[in-house]
Amino acid sequence: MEAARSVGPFVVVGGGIAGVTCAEQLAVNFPAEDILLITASPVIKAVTNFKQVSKVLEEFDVEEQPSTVLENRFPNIKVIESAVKQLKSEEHCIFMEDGHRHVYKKLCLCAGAKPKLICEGNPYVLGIRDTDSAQEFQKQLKKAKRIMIVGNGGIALELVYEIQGCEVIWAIKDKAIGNTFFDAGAAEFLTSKLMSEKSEAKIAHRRTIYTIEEMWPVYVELTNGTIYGCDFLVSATGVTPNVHPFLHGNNFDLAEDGGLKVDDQMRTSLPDVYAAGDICTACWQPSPVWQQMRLWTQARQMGWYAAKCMAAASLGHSIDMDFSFELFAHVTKFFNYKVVLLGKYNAQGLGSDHELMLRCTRGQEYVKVVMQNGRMMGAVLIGETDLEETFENLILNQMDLSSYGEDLLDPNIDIEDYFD
Ligand SMILES: Cc1cc2nc3c(=O)[nH]c(=O)nc-3n(C[C@H](O)[C@H](O)[C@H](O)COP(=O)(O)OP(=O)(O)OC[C@H]3O[C@@H](n4cnc5c(N)ncnc54)[C@H](O)[C@@H]3O)c2cc1C
Ligand SMILES: NC(=O)C1=CN([C@@H]2O[C@H](COP(=O)(O)OP(=O)(O)OC[C@H]3O[C@@H](n4cnc5c(N)ncnc54)[C@H](OP(=O)(O)O)[C@@H]3O)[C@@H](O)[C@H]2O)C=CC1
Repeated sequence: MEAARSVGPFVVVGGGIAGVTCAEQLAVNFPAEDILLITASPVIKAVTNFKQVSKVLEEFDVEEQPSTVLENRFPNIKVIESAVKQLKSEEHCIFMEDGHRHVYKKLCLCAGAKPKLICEGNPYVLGIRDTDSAQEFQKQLKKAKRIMIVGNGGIALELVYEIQGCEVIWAIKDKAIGNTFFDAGAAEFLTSKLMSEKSEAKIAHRRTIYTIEEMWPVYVELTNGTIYGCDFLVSATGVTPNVHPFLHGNNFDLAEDGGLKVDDQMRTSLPDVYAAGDICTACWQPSPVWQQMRLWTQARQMGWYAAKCMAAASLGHSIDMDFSFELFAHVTKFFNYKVVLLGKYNAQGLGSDHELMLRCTRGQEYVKVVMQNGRMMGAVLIGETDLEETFENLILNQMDLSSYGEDLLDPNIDIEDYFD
Protein backbone atom coordinates (compact mmCIF):
# COMPACT_ATOMS: atom_id res chain seq x y z
CA MET A 1 0.00 0.00 0.00
CA GLU A 2 1.85 3.14 -1.08
CA ALA A 3 0.60 6.71 -0.96
CA ALA A 4 0.78 9.03 -3.95
CA ARG A 5 1.08 12.09 -1.72
CA SER A 6 2.46 12.43 1.77
CA VAL A 7 0.18 11.04 4.49
CA GLY A 8 2.69 11.38 7.34
CA PRO A 9 4.36 12.12 9.56
CA PHE A 10 3.33 9.21 11.73
CA VAL A 11 4.35 9.30 15.38
CA VAL A 12 4.33 6.29 17.70
CA VAL A 13 4.89 6.74 21.45
CA GLY A 14 6.41 3.76 23.28
CA GLY A 15 9.30 1.41 22.56
CA GLY A 16 7.60 -1.73 23.90
CA ILE A 17 6.20 -4.57 21.81
CA ALA A 18 3.08 -2.62 20.78
CA GLY A 19 4.94 0.55 19.73
CA VAL A 20 7.79 -1.19 17.94
CA THR A 21 5.45 -3.51 16.02
CA CYS A 22 3.27 -0.54 15.06
CA ALA A 23 6.26 1.49 13.83
CA GLU A 24 7.63 -1.50 11.86
CA GLN A 25 4.32 -2.12 10.15
CA LEU A 26 3.87 1.58 9.28
CA ALA A 27 7.40 1.60 7.86
CA VAL A 28 6.54 -1.37 5.66
CA ASN A 29 3.29 0.22 4.47
CA PHE A 30 4.80 3.65 3.81
CA PRO A 31 8.50 3.28 2.93
CA ALA A 32 8.61 6.90 1.74
CA GLU A 33 7.18 8.40 4.93
CA ASP A 34 8.97 9.33 8.15
CA ILE A 35 7.95 7.21 11.13
CA LEU A 36 8.96 8.68 14.46
CA LEU A 37 9.17 6.25 17.39
CA ILE A 38 9.44 8.07 20.69
CA THR A 39 10.42 6.16 23.79
CA ALA A 40 11.38 7.02 27.34
CA SER A 41 13.54 3.86 27.61
CA PRO A 42 17.14 3.59 26.37
CA VAL A 43 16.33 0.26 24.66
CA ILE A 44 13.43 -0.96 22.58
CA LYS A 45 11.68 -4.31 22.85
CA ALA A 46 11.73 -6.44 19.73
CA VAL A 47 9.90 -9.61 18.80
CA THR A 48 12.37 -12.33 17.80
CA ASN A 49 12.03 -16.01 16.81
CA PHE A 50 8.39 -15.48 15.89
CA LYS A 51 6.53 -18.75 15.27
CA GLN A 52 2.90 -19.06 14.21
CA VAL A 53 2.05 -22.26 16.09
CA SER A 54 -1.44 -22.60 14.65
CA LYS A 55 -4.11 -20.28 13.22
CA VAL A 56 -4.10 -17.96 16.21
CA LEU A 57 -1.51 -19.28 18.67
CA GLU A 58 1.85 -17.60 18.33
CA GLU A 59 5.14 -17.90 20.17
CA PHE A 60 8.03 -15.48 20.19
CA ASP A 61 10.84 -14.15 22.34
CA VAL A 62 11.01 -10.59 23.58
CA GLU A 63 14.46 -9.09 23.24
CA GLU A 64 15.72 -5.73 24.41
CA GLN A 65 17.78 -4.08 21.66
CA PRO A 66 19.48 -0.73 21.08
CA SER A 67 17.27 1.49 18.94
CA THR A 68 19.91 1.56 16.17
CA VAL A 69 19.06 -2.07 15.33
CA LEU A 70 15.52 -1.00 14.44
CA GLU A 71 16.73 2.08 12.54
CA ASN A 72 19.13 -0.06 10.51
CA ARG A 73 16.37 -2.48 9.57
CA PHE A 74 13.95 0.30 8.66
CA PRO A 75 15.72 3.42 7.34
CA ASN A 76 12.48 5.44 7.49
CA ILE A 77 12.07 4.84 11.25
CA LYS A 78 13.74 7.38 13.50
CA VAL A 79 13.85 6.58 17.21
CA ILE A 80 13.91 9.43 19.68
CA GLU A 81 14.92 8.53 23.22
CA SER A 82 13.05 11.04 25.32
CA ALA A 83 9.80 11.04 27.27
CA VAL A 84 6.71 12.79 26.00
CA LYS A 85 5.83 15.55 28.44
CA GLN A 86 2.54 16.70 27.00
CA LEU A 87 0.15 15.83 24.20
CA LYS A 88 -1.79 18.70 22.64
CA SER A 89 -4.20 16.72 20.52
CA GLU A 90 -6.03 19.78 19.15
CA GLU A 91 -2.74 21.03 17.69
CA HIS A 92 -1.71 17.50 16.56
CA CYS A 93 1.51 18.05 18.46
CA ILE A 94 3.53 16.41 21.24
CA PHE A 95 6.00 18.18 23.50
CA MET A 96 9.06 16.34 24.70
CA GLU A 97 11.11 16.34 27.91
CA ASP A 98 14.15 17.24 25.78
CA GLY A 99 12.44 20.51 24.76
CA HIS A 100 11.54 19.48 21.20
CA ARG A 101 8.05 19.29 19.74
CA HIS A 102 6.76 17.00 17.01
CA VAL A 103 3.74 17.45 14.80
CA TYR A 104 1.87 14.34 13.63
CA LYS A 105 -0.82 13.50 11.12
CA LYS A 106 -1.56 10.28 12.92
CA LEU A 107 -0.38 9.27 16.39
CA CYS A 108 -0.38 5.87 18.08
CA LEU A 109 -0.05 5.80 21.87
CA CYS A 110 1.69 2.65 23.12
CA ALA A 111 3.00 3.83 26.50
CA GLY A 112 2.17 0.53 28.25
CA ALA A 113 1.15 0.19 31.86
CA LYS A 114 2.78 0.57 35.25
CA PRO A 115 2.62 -1.69 38.31
CA LYS A 116 -0.34 -1.10 40.60
CA LEU A 117 1.48 -1.18 43.93
CA ILE A 118 -0.28 -1.91 47.21
CA CYS A 119 1.67 0.99 48.71
CA GLU A 120 3.27 3.81 46.71
CA GLY A 121 6.56 5.48 47.63
CA ASN A 122 7.68 2.88 50.18
CA PRO A 123 11.29 1.71 49.62
CA TYR A 124 10.41 -1.78 50.92
CA VAL A 125 7.62 -2.28 48.37
CA LEU A 126 8.97 -3.20 44.92
CA GLY A 127 7.10 -3.53 41.65
CA ILE A 128 8.58 -5.30 38.63
CA ARG A 129 7.97 -3.76 35.24
CA ASP A 130 11.09 -3.28 33.18
CA THR A 131 14.81 -4.03 33.15
CA ASP A 132 15.59 -1.35 35.73
CA SER A 133 13.02 -2.57 38.23
CA ALA A 134 14.00 -6.21 37.58
CA GLN A 135 17.65 -5.35 38.25
CA GLU A 136 16.73 -3.51 41.45
CA PHE A 137 14.78 -6.59 42.54
CA GLN A 138 17.76 -8.90 41.81
CA LYS A 139 20.06 -6.61 43.80
CA GLN A 140 17.77 -6.57 46.83
CA LEU A 141 17.16 -10.33 46.57
CA LYS A 142 20.88 -11.13 46.88
CA LYS A 143 20.90 -9.64 50.39
CA ALA A 144 17.51 -10.94 51.50
CA LYS A 145 16.70 -13.80 53.87
CA ARG A 146 12.97 -13.57 53.59
CA ILE A 147 10.72 -11.75 51.17
CA MET A 148 6.98 -11.54 50.76
CA ILE A 149 5.21 -11.73 47.41
CA VAL A 150 1.75 -10.20 47.29
CA GLY A 151 -0.53 -11.03 44.36
CA ASN A 152 -1.71 -14.14 42.56
CA GLY A 153 -1.17 -13.45 38.85
CA GLY A 154 1.54 -14.07 36.26
CA ILE A 155 4.42 -12.30 37.99
CA ALA A 156 3.80 -13.94 41.37
CA LEU A 157 3.58 -17.39 39.75
CA GLU A 158 6.91 -16.87 38.02
CA LEU A 159 8.65 -15.48 41.11
CA VAL A 160 7.62 -18.15 43.60
CA TYR A 161 8.90 -20.84 41.27
CA GLU A 162 12.16 -19.16 40.28
CA ILE A 163 13.42 -17.71 43.56
CA GLN A 164 16.03 -19.80 45.33
CA GLY A 165 18.09 -19.36 48.48
CA CYS A 166 15.59 -17.08 50.16
CA GLU A 167 12.46 -17.80 52.13
CA VAL A 168 9.35 -16.69 50.28
CA ILE A 169 6.04 -15.90 51.92
CA TRP A 170 3.36 -15.73 49.26
CA ALA A 171 0.26 -13.75 50.25
CA ILE A 172 -2.82 -14.40 48.12
CA LYS A 173 -6.46 -13.37 48.53
CA ASP A 174 -7.83 -16.51 46.90
CA LYS A 175 -8.15 -20.11 47.99
CA ALA A 176 -6.09 -21.36 45.04
CA ILE A 177 -2.94 -20.16 43.27
CA GLY A 178 -2.80 -18.29 39.96
CA ASN A 179 -6.38 -16.94 39.94
CA THR A 180 -5.86 -14.83 36.82
CA PHE A 181 -5.06 -17.92 34.73
CA PHE A 182 -6.35 -20.99 36.55
CA ASP A 183 -9.37 -22.49 38.27
CA ALA A 184 -9.03 -24.50 41.48
CA GLY A 185 -8.39 -27.80 39.63
CA ALA A 186 -5.51 -26.50 37.54
CA ALA A 187 -4.17 -24.68 40.60
CA GLU A 188 -4.07 -27.93 42.57
CA PHE A 189 -2.22 -29.66 39.74
CA LEU A 190 0.40 -26.89 39.79
CA THR A 191 0.56 -26.61 43.59
CA SER A 192 1.65 -30.24 43.91
CA LYS A 193 4.53 -29.52 41.52
CA LEU A 194 5.51 -26.41 43.47
CA MET A 195 5.42 -28.24 46.78
CA SER A 196 7.41 -31.22 45.50
CA GLU A 197 10.19 -28.97 44.24
CA LYS A 198 10.23 -26.35 46.97
CA SER A 199 9.41 -28.26 50.19
CA GLU A 200 13.02 -28.87 51.24
CA ALA A 201 13.98 -25.26 50.99
CA LYS A 202 10.92 -24.23 52.93
CA ILE A 203 11.63 -26.53 55.89
CA ALA A 204 15.23 -25.40 56.04
CA HIS A 205 14.24 -21.80 56.15
CA ARG A 206 11.53 -22.27 58.71
CA ARG A 207 14.07 -23.05 61.35
CA THR A 208 15.70 -19.69 60.96
CA ILE A 209 12.54 -17.69 61.40
CA TYR A 210 12.66 -17.60 65.15
CA THR A 211 16.33 -16.71 65.49
CA ILE A 212 16.07 -13.52 63.47
CA GLU A 213 12.49 -12.37 64.31
CA GLU A 214 12.40 -8.71 65.37
CA MET A 215 15.18 -7.90 63.17
CA TRP A 216 13.24 -7.36 59.95
CA PRO A 217 13.37 -4.07 58.08
CA VAL A 218 9.64 -4.17 57.40
CA TYR A 219 6.54 -5.85 58.83
CA VAL A 220 3.44 -6.67 56.84
CA GLU A 221 0.01 -7.22 58.34
CA LEU A 222 -2.32 -9.40 56.27
CA THR A 223 -6.09 -9.12 56.36
CA ASN A 224 -6.25 -12.39 58.33
CA GLY A 225 -4.43 -10.58 61.15
CA THR A 226 -1.07 -12.34 60.75
CA ILE A 227 2.01 -10.13 60.82
CA TYR A 228 5.17 -11.19 58.98
CA GLY A 229 8.56 -9.56 59.04
CA CYS A 230 10.63 -9.60 55.84
CA ASP A 231 13.45 -7.81 54.05
CA PHE A 232 11.11 -6.38 51.42
CA LEU A 233 7.94 -7.23 49.59
CA VAL A 234 7.11 -7.49 45.92
CA SER A 235 3.75 -6.08 44.98
CA ALA A 236 2.78 -8.27 42.00
CA THR A 237 -0.73 -6.90 42.08
CA GLY A 238 -1.48 -6.06 38.48
CA VAL A 239 -0.94 -3.10 36.23
CA THR A 240 -2.67 0.15 35.46
CA PRO A 241 -2.59 1.76 31.99
CA ASN A 242 -0.01 4.51 31.67
CA VAL A 243 -2.29 7.45 30.87
CA HIS A 244 -0.84 9.96 33.32
CA PRO A 245 0.52 12.58 33.36
CA PHE A 246 1.44 13.26 29.72
CA LEU A 247 -2.10 12.80 28.44
CA HIS A 248 -3.64 15.22 30.96
CA GLY A 249 -5.58 18.07 29.46
CA ASN A 250 -6.95 15.94 26.61
CA ASN A 251 -10.48 14.73 26.71
CA PHE A 252 -9.90 10.99 26.26
CA ASP A 253 -12.68 8.53 27.01
CA LEU A 254 -11.31 6.16 29.62
CA ALA A 255 -12.54 2.66 30.40
CA GLU A 256 -13.28 1.41 33.91
CA ASP A 257 -9.80 -0.09 34.21
CA GLY A 258 -8.29 3.31 33.36
CA GLY A 259 -7.25 2.38 29.81
CA LEU A 260 -7.79 4.54 26.72
CA LYS A 261 -10.96 3.27 25.08
CA VAL A 262 -10.32 2.07 21.54
CA ASP A 263 -12.84 1.03 18.88
CA ASP A 264 -12.56 -1.73 16.29
CA GLN A 265 -10.17 0.44 14.25
CA MET A 266 -7.92 1.04 17.33
CA ARG A 267 -9.03 4.70 17.43
CA THR A 268 -9.24 6.51 20.74
CA SER A 269 -11.99 9.07 21.27
CA LEU A 270 -9.76 11.84 19.87
CA PRO A 271 -9.23 12.45 16.13
CA ASP A 272 -6.12 10.87 14.60
CA VAL A 273 -5.02 9.39 17.93
CA TYR A 274 -4.80 5.59 18.04
CA ALA A 275 -3.67 3.35 20.90
CA ALA A 276 -2.40 -0.21 21.24
CA GLY A 277 -1.07 -2.59 23.90
CA ASP A 278 -1.33 -2.29 27.68
CA ILE A 279 -2.36 1.39 27.59
CA CYS A 280 -5.65 0.72 25.82
CA THR A 281 -8.90 -1.03 26.59
CA ALA A 282 -10.67 -2.81 23.75
CA CYS A 283 -14.20 -1.38 23.61
CA TRP A 284 -15.50 -3.06 20.50
CA GLN A 285 -18.04 -5.87 20.56
CA PRO A 286 -15.66 -8.79 21.01
CA SER A 287 -15.93 -12.24 19.47
CA PRO A 288 -17.69 -14.60 21.97
CA VAL A 289 -14.36 -16.37 22.60
CA TRP A 290 -11.96 -13.44 22.89
CA GLN A 291 -11.12 -11.19 25.83
CA GLN A 292 -8.45 -8.64 26.39
CA MET A 293 -5.55 -9.51 28.70
CA ARG A 294 -2.46 -7.40 29.01
CA LEU A 295 0.03 -9.80 27.41
CA TRP A 296 2.91 -9.70 24.92
CA THR A 297 0.88 -11.43 22.21
CA GLN A 298 -1.95 -8.93 22.42
CA ALA A 299 0.51 -6.01 22.49
CA ARG A 300 2.02 -7.34 19.24
CA GLN A 301 -1.31 -8.04 17.59
CA MET A 302 -2.74 -4.66 18.57
CA GLY A 303 0.39 -2.77 17.47
CA TRP A 304 0.31 -4.53 14.09
CA TYR A 305 -3.42 -4.01 13.62
CA ALA A 306 -3.29 -0.34 14.74
CA ALA A 307 -0.68 0.33 12.05
CA LYS A 308 -2.90 -1.35 9.44
CA CYS A 309 -5.85 0.80 10.57
CA MET A 310 -3.76 4.00 10.51
CA ALA A 311 -2.52 3.16 7.03
CA ALA A 312 -6.01 2.38 5.74
CA ALA A 313 -7.50 5.55 7.26
CA SER A 314 -4.72 7.66 5.75
CA LEU A 315 -5.73 6.35 2.35
CA GLY A 316 -9.44 6.78 3.04
CA HIS A 317 -10.27 3.09 3.64
CA SER A 318 -11.35 1.06 6.62
CA ILE A 319 -10.43 -2.56 7.27
CA ASP A 320 -12.01 -5.61 8.84
CA MET A 321 -11.04 -6.66 12.34
CA ASP A 322 -7.93 -8.84 12.26
CA PHE A 323 -8.38 -12.59 12.61
CA SER A 324 -6.20 -12.71 15.75
CA PHE A 325 -9.08 -11.12 17.69
CA GLU A 326 -11.42 -14.01 16.82
CA LEU A 327 -10.05 -16.26 19.57
CA PHE A 328 -8.16 -15.60 22.78
CA ALA A 329 -5.00 -17.70 22.64
CA HIS A 330 -2.02 -17.58 24.98
CA VAL A 331 0.92 -19.94 25.28
CA THR A 332 3.36 -19.58 28.14
CA LYS A 333 5.24 -21.54 30.81
CA PHE A 334 4.47 -21.85 34.48
CA PHE A 335 6.43 -24.09 36.87
CA ASN A 336 8.23 -25.43 33.82
CA TYR A 337 5.01 -26.71 32.26
CA LYS A 338 3.81 -25.56 28.88
CA VAL A 339 0.50 -23.77 29.43
CA VAL A 340 -1.98 -23.05 26.63
CA LEU A 341 -5.11 -21.01 27.29
CA LEU A 342 -7.83 -20.82 24.65
CA GLY A 343 -11.07 -18.85 24.41
CA LYS A 344 -13.17 -18.64 27.57
CA TYR A 345 -10.67 -20.88 29.35
CA ASN A 346 -12.12 -20.06 32.76
CA ALA A 347 -15.73 -19.86 31.51
CA GLN A 348 -15.43 -16.05 31.75
CA GLY A 349 -18.86 -14.47 31.29
CA LEU A 350 -20.64 -17.80 30.71
CA GLY A 351 -22.38 -17.80 34.11
CA SER A 352 -23.54 -21.21 35.28
CA ASP A 353 -24.64 -22.19 31.77
CA HIS A 354 -21.63 -24.34 30.94
CA GLU A 355 -20.04 -27.72 31.60
CA LEU A 356 -16.46 -28.69 32.27
CA MET A 357 -14.67 -31.81 31.07
CA LEU A 358 -11.39 -32.79 32.66
CA ARG A 359 -8.47 -35.10 32.12
CA CYS A 360 -5.57 -35.08 34.52
CA THR A 361 -2.45 -37.16 35.06
CA ARG A 362 -0.64 -35.92 38.14
CA GLY A 363 2.77 -34.51 37.38
CA GLN A 364 2.22 -34.85 33.64
CA GLU A 365 -0.78 -33.07 32.16
CA TYR A 366 -3.99 -31.25 32.98
CA VAL A 367 -6.64 -30.77 30.32
CA LYS A 368 -9.86 -28.87 30.86
CA VAL A 369 -12.44 -27.92 28.27
CA VAL A 370 -15.34 -25.55 28.75
CA MET A 371 -18.49 -26.60 26.87
CA GLN A 372 -21.72 -24.69 26.27
CA ASN A 373 -24.68 -26.15 24.38
CA GLY A 374 -22.43 -28.87 22.99
CA ARG A 375 -19.92 -26.36 21.63
CA MET A 376 -16.38 -25.91 22.88
CA MET A 377 -15.88 -22.41 24.28
CA GLY A 378 -12.49 -22.64 25.91
CA ALA A 379 -9.67 -24.86 27.12
CA VAL A 380 -6.74 -25.01 29.53
CA LEU A 381 -3.92 -27.31 28.46
CA ILE A 382 -1.04 -27.86 30.87
CA GLY A 383 1.87 -30.10 29.84
CA GLU A 384 2.72 -31.53 26.43
CA THR A 385 -0.86 -32.39 25.46
CA ASP A 386 -0.54 -31.76 21.72
CA LEU A 387 -4.22 -30.80 21.66
CA GLU A 388 -3.93 -27.07 21.02
CA GLU A 389 -4.39 -27.05 17.26
CA THR A 390 -7.40 -29.38 17.27
CA PHE A 391 -9.07 -27.53 20.14
CA GLU A 392 -8.36 -24.18 18.54
CA ASN A 393 -10.21 -25.40 15.43
CA LEU A 394 -13.10 -26.80 17.44
CA ILE A 395 -13.56 -23.50 19.27
CA LEU A 396 -13.28 -21.48 16.08
CA ASN A 397 -15.69 -23.60 14.03
CA GLN A 398 -18.19 -24.03 16.90
CA MET A 399 -19.04 -27.55 15.72
CA ASP A 400 -21.74 -29.36 17.72
CA LEU A 401 -19.77 -31.91 19.73
CA SER A 402 -22.67 -33.28 21.81
CA SER A 403 -22.50 -36.73 20.23
CA TYR A 404 -18.83 -37.23 21.14
CA GLY A 405 -19.38 -36.89 24.90
CA GLU A 406 -16.43 -38.03 27.04
CA ASP A 407 -14.61 -39.36 23.95
CA LEU A 408 -13.38 -35.82 23.39
CA LEU A 409 -10.84 -36.25 26.15
CA ASP A 410 -10.26 -39.99 25.90
CA PRO A 411 -6.46 -40.40 25.73
CA ASN A 412 -6.90 -43.63 23.71
CA ILE A 413 -8.63 -41.83 20.87
CA ASP A 414 -6.56 -39.83 18.44
CA ILE A 415 -8.66 -36.70 18.46
CA GLU A 416 -6.73 -35.14 15.59
CA ASP A 417 -7.71 -38.06 13.30
CA TYR A 418 -11.27 -37.85 14.52
CA PHE A 419 -11.77 -34.31 13.26
CA ASP A 420 -9.59 -34.41 10.18
C1 LIG B 1 7.63 -8.77 34.96
C2 LIG B 1 6.67 -8.98 33.82
C3 LIG B 1 6.66 -10.21 33.15
C4 LIG B 1 5.78 -10.40 32.09
N1 LIG B 1 5.79 -11.62 31.48
C5 LIG B 1 4.95 -11.83 30.45
C6 LIG B 1 4.95 -13.08 29.78
O1 LIG B 1 5.70 -14.01 30.13
N2 LIG B 1 4.10 -13.24 28.74
C7 LIG B 1 3.26 -12.26 28.34
O2 LIG B 1 2.52 -12.46 27.38
N3 LIG B 1 3.22 -11.07 28.95
C8 LIG B 1 4.05 -10.83 30.00
N4 LIG B 1 4.02 -9.63 30.63
C9 LIG B 1 3.09 -8.59 30.14
C10 LIG B 1 3.75 -7.85 28.95
O3 LIG B 1 5.04 -7.48 29.33
C11 LIG B 1 2.93 -6.61 28.54
O4 LIG B 1 1.60 -6.97 28.29
C12 LIG B 1 3.54 -5.99 27.27
O5 LIG B 1 4.91 -5.81 27.41
C13 LIG B 1 2.88 -4.66 26.96
O6 LIG B 1 3.54 -4.06 25.87
P1 LIG B 1 3.35 -2.52 25.54
O7 LIG B 1 4.15 -2.28 24.31
O8 LIG B 1 1.91 -2.19 25.52
O9 LIG B 1 3.96 -1.74 26.78
P2 LIG B 1 5.43 -1.70 27.39
O10 LIG B 1 6.23 -2.89 27.02
O11 LIG B 1 5.24 -1.39 28.84
O12 LIG B 1 6.11 -0.45 26.70
C14 LIG B 1 5.74 0.87 27.00
C15 LIG B 1 6.75 1.80 26.37
O13 LIG B 1 6.29 3.15 26.49
C16 LIG B 1 7.36 3.98 26.89
N5 LIG B 1 6.80 5.16 27.55
C17 LIG B 1 6.03 5.23 28.67
N6 LIG B 1 5.71 6.50 28.94
C18 LIG B 1 6.29 7.27 27.98
C19 LIG B 1 6.35 8.67 27.73
N7 LIG B 1 5.73 9.57 28.48
N8 LIG B 1 7.07 9.09 26.67
C20 LIG B 1 7.71 8.21 25.84
N9 LIG B 1 7.69 6.88 26.04
C21 LIG B 1 6.99 6.42 27.10
C22 LIG B 1 8.19 3.10 27.79
O14 LIG B 1 9.49 3.59 27.93
C23 LIG B 1 8.13 1.77 27.02
O15 LIG B 1 9.11 1.76 26.02
C24 LIG B 1 4.89 -9.39 31.69
C25 LIG B 1 4.88 -8.16 32.37
C26 LIG B 1 5.75 -7.96 33.42
C27 LIG B 1 5.75 -6.64 34.13
N1 LIG C 1 3.64 -15.82 31.60
C1 LIG C 1 2.73 -14.85 31.49
O1 LIG C 1 1.81 -14.92 30.68
C2 LIG C 1 2.87 -13.65 32.35
C3 LIG C 1 2.03 -12.57 32.17
N2 LIG C 1 2.19 -11.45 32.93
C4 LIG C 1 1.29 -10.30 32.69
O2 LIG C 1 1.91 -9.12 33.18
C5 LIG C 1 0.95 -8.26 33.80
C6 LIG C 1 1.37 -7.95 35.24
O3 LIG C 1 1.42 -9.16 36.03
P1 LIG C 1 0.82 -9.22 37.52
O4 LIG C 1 1.25 -8.04 38.32
O5 LIG C 1 1.09 -10.58 38.03
O6 LIG C 1 -0.74 -8.94 37.29
P2 LIG C 1 -2.03 -9.89 37.19
O7 LIG C 1 -3.12 -9.00 36.77
O8 LIG C 1 -1.73 -11.13 36.43
O9 LIG C 1 -2.30 -10.35 38.70
C7 LIG C 1 -2.50 -9.46 39.77
C8 LIG C 1 -2.84 -10.28 40.99
O10 LIG C 1 -2.77 -9.47 42.16
C9 LIG C 1 -3.95 -9.66 42.93
N3 LIG C 1 -4.16 -8.49 43.77
C10 LIG C 1 -4.54 -7.25 43.35
N4 LIG C 1 -4.57 -6.42 44.42
C11 LIG C 1 -4.19 -7.14 45.51
C12 LIG C 1 -4.01 -6.84 46.91
N5 LIG C 1 -4.22 -5.63 47.38
N6 LIG C 1 -3.63 -7.84 47.73
C13 LIG C 1 -3.41 -9.08 47.27
N7 LIG C 1 -3.54 -9.42 45.96
C14 LIG C 1 -3.93 -8.46 45.10
C15 LIG C 1 -5.02 -9.93 41.91
O11 LIG C 1 -6.14 -10.55 42.49
P3 LIG C 1 -7.60 -10.29 41.86
O12 LIG C 1 -7.55 -10.83 40.48
O13 LIG C 1 -8.49 -11.06 42.77
O14 LIG C 1 -7.79 -8.81 41.94
C16 LIG C 1 -4.25 -10.86 40.95
O15 LIG C 1 -4.19 -12.15 41.48
C17 LIG C 1 -0.38 -8.98 33.69
O16 LIG C 1 -1.06 -8.47 32.58
C18 LIG C 1 0.00 -10.44 33.47
O17 LIG C 1 -0.96 -11.15 32.74
C19 LIG C 1 3.15 -11.37 33.88
C20 LIG C 1 4.03 -12.41 34.09
C21 LIG C 1 3.96 -13.62 33.34
